[in-house]
Amino acid sequence: MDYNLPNGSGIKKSEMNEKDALDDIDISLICERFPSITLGSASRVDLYDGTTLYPEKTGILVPEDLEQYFSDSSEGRWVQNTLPEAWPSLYINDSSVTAPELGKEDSHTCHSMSPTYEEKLDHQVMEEDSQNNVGQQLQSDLTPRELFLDKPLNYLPGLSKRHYQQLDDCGLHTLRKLLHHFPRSYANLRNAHAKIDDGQYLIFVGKVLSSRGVRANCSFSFLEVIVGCQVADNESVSQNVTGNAIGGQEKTIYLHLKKFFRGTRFTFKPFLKRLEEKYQVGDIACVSGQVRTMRAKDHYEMREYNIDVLGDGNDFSFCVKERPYPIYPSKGRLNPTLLRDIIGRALQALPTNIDPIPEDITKQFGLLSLHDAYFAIHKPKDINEADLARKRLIFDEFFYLQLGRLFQMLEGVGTQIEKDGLLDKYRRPQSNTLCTEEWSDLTKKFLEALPYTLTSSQLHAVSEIIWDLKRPVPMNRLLQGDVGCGKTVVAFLACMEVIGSGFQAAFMVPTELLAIQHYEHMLTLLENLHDANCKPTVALLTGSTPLKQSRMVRKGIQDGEISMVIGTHSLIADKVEFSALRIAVVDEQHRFGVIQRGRFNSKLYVSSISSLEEAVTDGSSKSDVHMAPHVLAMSATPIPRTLALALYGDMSLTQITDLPPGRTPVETHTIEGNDKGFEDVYKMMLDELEDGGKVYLVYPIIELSEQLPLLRAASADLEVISSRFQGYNCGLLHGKMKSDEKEETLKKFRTGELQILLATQVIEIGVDVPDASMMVVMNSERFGIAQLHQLRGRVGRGTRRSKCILVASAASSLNRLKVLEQSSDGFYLANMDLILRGPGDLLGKKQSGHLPEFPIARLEADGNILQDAHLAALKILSASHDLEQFPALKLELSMRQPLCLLGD
Ligand SMILES: Nc1ncnc2c1ncn2[C@@H]1O[C@H](COP(=O)(O)OP(=O)(O)OP(=O)(O)O)[C@@H](O)[C@H]1O
Repeated sequence: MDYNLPNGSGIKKSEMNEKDALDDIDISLICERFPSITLGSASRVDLYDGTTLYPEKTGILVPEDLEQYFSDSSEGRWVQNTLPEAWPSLYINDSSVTAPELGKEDSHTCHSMSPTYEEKLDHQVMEEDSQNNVGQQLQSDLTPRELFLDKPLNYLPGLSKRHYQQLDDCGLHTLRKLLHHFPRSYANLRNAHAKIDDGQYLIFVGKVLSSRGVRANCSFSFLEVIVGCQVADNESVSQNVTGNAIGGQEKTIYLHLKKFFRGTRFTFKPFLKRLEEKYQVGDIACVSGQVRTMRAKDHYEMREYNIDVLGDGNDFSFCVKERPYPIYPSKGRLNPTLLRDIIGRALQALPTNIDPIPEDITKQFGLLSLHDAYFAIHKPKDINEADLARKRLIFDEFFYLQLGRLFQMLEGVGTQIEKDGLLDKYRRPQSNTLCTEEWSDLTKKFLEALPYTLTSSQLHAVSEIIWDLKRPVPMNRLLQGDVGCGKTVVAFLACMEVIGSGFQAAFMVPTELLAIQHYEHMLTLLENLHDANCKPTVALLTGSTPLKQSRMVRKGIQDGEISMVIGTHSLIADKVEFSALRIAVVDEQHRFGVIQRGRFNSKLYVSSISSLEEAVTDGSSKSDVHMAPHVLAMSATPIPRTLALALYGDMSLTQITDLPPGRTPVETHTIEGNDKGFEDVYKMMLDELEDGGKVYLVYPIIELSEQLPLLRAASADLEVISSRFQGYNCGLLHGKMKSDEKEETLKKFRTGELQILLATQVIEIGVDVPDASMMVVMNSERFGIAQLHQLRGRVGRGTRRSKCILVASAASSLNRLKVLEQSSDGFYLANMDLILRGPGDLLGKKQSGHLPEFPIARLEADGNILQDAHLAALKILSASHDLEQFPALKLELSMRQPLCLLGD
């Protein structure tokens, strides 16, 4: 195969990596201050209601097929797989795999682990042994099914001592551990037609053409690996729709995988040499990541990627025709081929009757048997089978968690009737509210003084929260609602309720800009309060509060003169002591995550049920002054109620499901950013400004970057826009500005002194200028769908009709953005975001801090499986409270990890 080696472009130090850094958050301080919650700087994950992505299919694998598969190999082919389109569900199964990391030896490649002679010899012996012995051994040594998975690996025939040791060193002690080493992805020969759109996450298999570690200057270096891939030529595909890439015309595309290092120590030659030697010219590699088009035709850049070296150029055995090829996360220094072989061996030894879950349950929920699921996850015939296997294995993760928790709770309850009652409560979770008459006087007065009436959903939310505040146990509640639905005022009312009962409230937000905005908003609302005597004292405390003033605020908080403090993470500094903090509102806005307080256990749960009733009947809300503060987290992240309820026993969820009256959906258009496109945008802007509107222009970067010449930059555009829109005032807002400058600019925009605000995504979080009526997002393909939805939420917050124009750098990106034209539903868009982002973003990233980590389940996507698992666990326990009727399940439960996934 003939490849032209493209010239790698030199990279200069630039501002390309500049981000609008939010205020740094010291998580440990947060944890100390609010012991009942743990906050984590979880990467942004958008949750959505899991739609049924799984085909209702229960295809069982035929052993002969598998045998054929083990021995099957075909001539090599370059493949390209468009995951979101080709695969019906999520297929990335290991969340522990991270993008290549500096300094971690061979964290993701097997290149330097090519088998030694000794290893090859061992391998060969093993293979012979296996052919001769597996069948015999299985017949003569049948293991009780319950114990099979927990057998040590030396149970497998033909495993050399050295291999056994290697596997053991990598934590693969038992067959269960080995079989649970799931592929994190599959490369697929089929579906190689998709066009490559900018911003898509794709998987390619190709050949390494070059690997260079380059020192750009004394403190900056980079690694560039170029991988050439054969893909179907789009034009030929369009004429030959039914054919496949293998049959049609092909072309070569070039993937430039780039990784940058800043710091002198990364510029040393030996380091760079070691880096580049990880990939040898000719290696066959599977690459996954987000592609960006480069200027040169058929050249694409990937900056966040995963690369697996599958073999050298002469070894095409990895390409099993028409079969998804499993890509495993690396495990220490284990040779992936060896690992694959041993897994195959374990599968062959797997008895068919290992499933502890009764068949009626697996049938009811359309699940593969455990035996078939292990086969299908490791050796799928097609991607649907892998997906079904994944469904079953995820089901198990949720099921045993649910089963264990409910089982423990039932053990803590005495009588049969109580046990049934508890299960019933779980079947039909209820929400309680406290009607307005029972609110504190202050809350009622505050409500009356609001310049608008609460929507019914807001009112319900406040009633729900206040009901919880009256309980003698600390509340841990999530207030969730789409952008602009009015969460802030609901949280303010909750604060008023505790202040009205003589306690204090803290309101913590992720940025200073937002703290000031909320503080001013609160002061404005309090101004309308007629009874001056009951006006609470509210203070602002951020990192920029002058020393003298912050000392005074701290003193006021300590001696109780200040009832409410709004601020950033400065609120949880050691020095800040409250006299009677009763509620902590945490506006998490994707940046904080809230995880459960402590571990669930039956006692806590049972006691909260009984005390709940006491609290409601005798109103004993004041007897618990020494408890941890109530926590109310706010989030615009869509999380399905059923999911939260199924997952957490003592976490409450309040949702705002409607928008304030008079809102109209933001009219959204996608436009290609060529000359004509910009002319149209400017014309629309002018119309809007002449009509008295205010316009946000959002940019992906602050300064122009030589490296990213296609990107428009906020500060560089200031002049262009100012001269284009003479007579209108333009301002600039980005994360690198000082806090008071930012606030000053935003104030001017709010008051109308500025009509155009050029900003970066710093405005994404919570900025509220109700009469801003138009937003233009430059290079909008650089943003995720959910992020664009958040950004767009900055307009249309008042009654004025608003527009959002998404300008894309290239026509190829328009498709992805069109989904925003069609929907303004946060749930739907978060769902689409996940699908469109594909697996790349899911690789190795942590879940949102709301949620526990599961080995393969993705709560964003698997909510429906969680619900099934919840129902199945209830069904089992209803039939047998103590699991005596299901000894295999009971044993399996005890073999599984202790139930410490949640909290702690
Ligand atoms: N019931 C209501 N009627 C009219 N306007 C309202 C109502 N509730 C809130 N608002 C206004 O709606 C705007 C958005 O409210 P708020 O900032 O609380 O939204 P949010 O849910 O926090 O949104 P985001 O997630 O974007 O921060 C504010 O200007 C607020 O004053």
